[in-house]
Amino acid sequence: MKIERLAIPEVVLITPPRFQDNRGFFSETYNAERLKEAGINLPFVQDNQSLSVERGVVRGLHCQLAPHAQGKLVRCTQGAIWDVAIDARTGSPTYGKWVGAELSSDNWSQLWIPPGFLHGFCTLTGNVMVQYKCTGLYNKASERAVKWNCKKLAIDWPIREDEAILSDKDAQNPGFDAAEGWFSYP
Ligand SMILES: Cc1cn([C@H]2C[C@H](O)[C@@H](COP(=O)(O)OP(=O)(O)O[C@H]3O[C@@H](C)C(=O)[C@@H](O)[C@H]3O)O2)c(=O)[nH]c1=O
Repeated sequence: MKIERLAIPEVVLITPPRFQDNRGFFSETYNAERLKEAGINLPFVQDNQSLSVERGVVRGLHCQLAPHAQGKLVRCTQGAIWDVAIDARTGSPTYGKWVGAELSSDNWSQLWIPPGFLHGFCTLTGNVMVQYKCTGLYNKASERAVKWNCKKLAIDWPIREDEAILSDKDAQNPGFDAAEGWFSYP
């Protein structure tokens, strides 16, 4: 299992091996012991899956406040996404900074996004299946979101703004200034 820390070192890119044979492949997509060795030691309590039909679908930037904050282990099992994590922990040396990675059914990589980060992705192909494990349960009242293309964050999205397909809810999201105080840096 390949473990890479990104420019924000709490965000980890994980690539499990795939064992190919004449039938196809086999892969351990989650192994608690290997993740623990990489410093990811929170119990997962919910698995999510979304289908995005078109290229250019943007979901995010989302989080849940404590005590319902969620760490997320994200992978793409069909098609490809550009996945982004934004540090929203007030007082963090990397507050307001983002890191991104392409996740696809081809590269088989997963992104670990710790609690205290905003998360979002855009689809790079049609018919995209995203699956992720969460360390907290869904709690509607604790949901918060930031505008995907907030100028203050300057996220380098691989799609044009006029290509983005958003939910009605995400089209109303505020800028990153709204996130001040949502999380604190330990
Ligand atoms: C997130 C979520 C949504 N829902 C419901 C609420 C709503 O009716 C429907 C669609 O919800 P949303 O529009 O929020 O789905 P979506 O925009 O895909 O939200 C997701 O985006 C990515 C980027 C994340 O990081 C996730 O944590 C989650 O926020 O599903 C649940 O029942 N459980 C959940 O955990």
